[in-house]
Amino acid sequence: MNGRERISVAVVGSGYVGTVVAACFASLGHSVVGIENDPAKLAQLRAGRIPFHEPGLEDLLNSCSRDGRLRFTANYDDGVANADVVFLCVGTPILPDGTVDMSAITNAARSVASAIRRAVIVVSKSTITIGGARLIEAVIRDELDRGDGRPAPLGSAVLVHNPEFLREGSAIADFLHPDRVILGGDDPQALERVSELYRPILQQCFAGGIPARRPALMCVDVTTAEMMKYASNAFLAAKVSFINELANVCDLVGADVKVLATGMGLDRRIAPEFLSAGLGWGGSCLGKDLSALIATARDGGYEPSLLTAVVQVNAQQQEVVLRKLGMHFSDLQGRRIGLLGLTFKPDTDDLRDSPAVELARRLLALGAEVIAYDPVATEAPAVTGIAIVGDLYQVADGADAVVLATDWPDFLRLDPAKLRIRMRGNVFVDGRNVFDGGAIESAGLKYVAVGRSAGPQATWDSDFEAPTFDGKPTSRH
Ligand SMILES: NC(=O)C1=CN([C@@H]2O[C@H](COP(=O)(O)OP(=O)(O)OC[C@H]3O[C@@H](n4cnc5c(N)ncnc54)[C@H](O)[C@@H]3O)[C@@H](O)[C@H]2O)C=CC1
Ligand SMILES: O=C(O)[C@H]1O[C@H](OP(=O)(O)OP(=O)(O)OC[C@H]2O[C@@H](n3ccc(=O)[nH]c3=O)[C@H](O)[C@@H]2O)[C@H](O)[C@@H](O)[C@@H]1O
Repeated sequence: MNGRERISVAVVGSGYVGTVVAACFASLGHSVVGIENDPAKLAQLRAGRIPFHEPGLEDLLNSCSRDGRLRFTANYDDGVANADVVFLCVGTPILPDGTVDMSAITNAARSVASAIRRAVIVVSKSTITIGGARLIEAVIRDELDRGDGRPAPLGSAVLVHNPEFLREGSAIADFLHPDRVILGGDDPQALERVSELYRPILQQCFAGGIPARRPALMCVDVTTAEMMKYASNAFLAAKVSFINELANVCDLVGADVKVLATGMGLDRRIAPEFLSAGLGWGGSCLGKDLSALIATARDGGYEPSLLTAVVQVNAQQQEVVLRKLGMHFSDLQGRRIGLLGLTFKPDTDDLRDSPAVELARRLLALGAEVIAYDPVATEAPAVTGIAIVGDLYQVADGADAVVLATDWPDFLRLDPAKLRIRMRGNVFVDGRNVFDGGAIESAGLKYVAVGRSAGPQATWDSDFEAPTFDGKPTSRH
């Protein structure tokens, strides 16, 4: 590791984040133990297999394991005994009231504390509620103070909050080449020690960005670090909701939102990323983190109207595809709809809060038959009634319409003529605006995109009734 110090790291939780954190720190030369309490996941990791889909991660894990820098255990005493730094990477889902369920992370913190025998830095990497770091710190302190039956001297722990900004599908590159590393805490030595772990990352000059620049390191107070994560995800969601709202206006006036976004993105103050209109944002975090931020604001008596609008616009966006299908079919009862993609975005198997799955739910609630293909998610999600097929073109068999719901690169290579020949109808809805409409239409299909109508469309029908999650119609009048 180029003369740098090898630091002993434990990573609690081997999911989408924890496994990446563990493998990436090991790849930087640190000595890493992953602690995972799900026996099935643990067995897979020990056998060198990743229990989910993340490009490049299995190879990285296996090369680090072969070099003796990475191993996995379920045993906290084994994992924490020699660790200098322990990362908490367990889930922090949302409770029915919109607040954050901190039980998994406080349980994990308690287990870590019970195994501490030396001076350790505990780093919360999970996304936590505002005030969560102080809560975790208190749990650890309580457990260390109890000390029941453990041999003296007991260890000590300092807490640092280090929010993670990686995306699924590009997690390794995002972790190793971040724009910034945020450390929250008030112990300068602990902050310095954790930044030492990141040293190889912070010292590189990533040429992928123009101009090439080093990742920034910001050491801030713990509450600002917690807010940094929520604010970033809320802003990304807002950017997508903003372009989706404009897409709907583009449809009304006959403008092309893709061209619009390109032009807007050329302004460096706006930037081109997260301006792709379509079915809307999903995934395990944007919605959950917005919900937590909204709950936090309301808890203090502030009504965050912009944040709630971001959520509302997104919820409405799945209706847009239903509205577009409604222009071609008087109703969807008995219609056969082929769905391309189920995951919330490409290069992941994650179906959590997937707009594609939500669209399928709504189609089923309207009486349509849904036949879906996804390159990675090959098992039916928790939605009864979706038929999953193993070949892309099979979704077209007898279909009245085909809808692209996830922008997997594989779909860009599809031959529209092969779809058309197998279909009963001829409607192709590009729910992610990835195709050149001309190529689709030349195969005899009717190309329908989001915010790219060639000419003004009918006005927005505010009486449109779309089914909700449970299939009951919602009316917004
Ligand atoms: N998924 C993502 O792309 C990102 C997620 N985050 C945040 O990171 C955190 C983790 O998210 P994911 O990795 O997606 O969750 P996940 O559900 O994929 O992984 C969590 C893992 O922790 C394990 N676990 C739970 N309690 C445990 C315990 N006491 N001891 C040992 N293992 C335990 C679970 O079995 C599971 O394997 C969340 O707070 C999330 O908001 C942050 C940035 C990106
Ligand atoms: O906290 C998290 O979990 C992570 O959440 C997002 O990452 P991720 O959920 O993996 O996916 P994104 O690439 O952000 O996409 C989110 C959703 O927005 C949609 N999207 C994205 C960009 C866009 O222009 N248009 C659009 O509809 C995607 O299809 C997807 O459904 C953030 O980008 C990460 O920085 C953050 O760490």
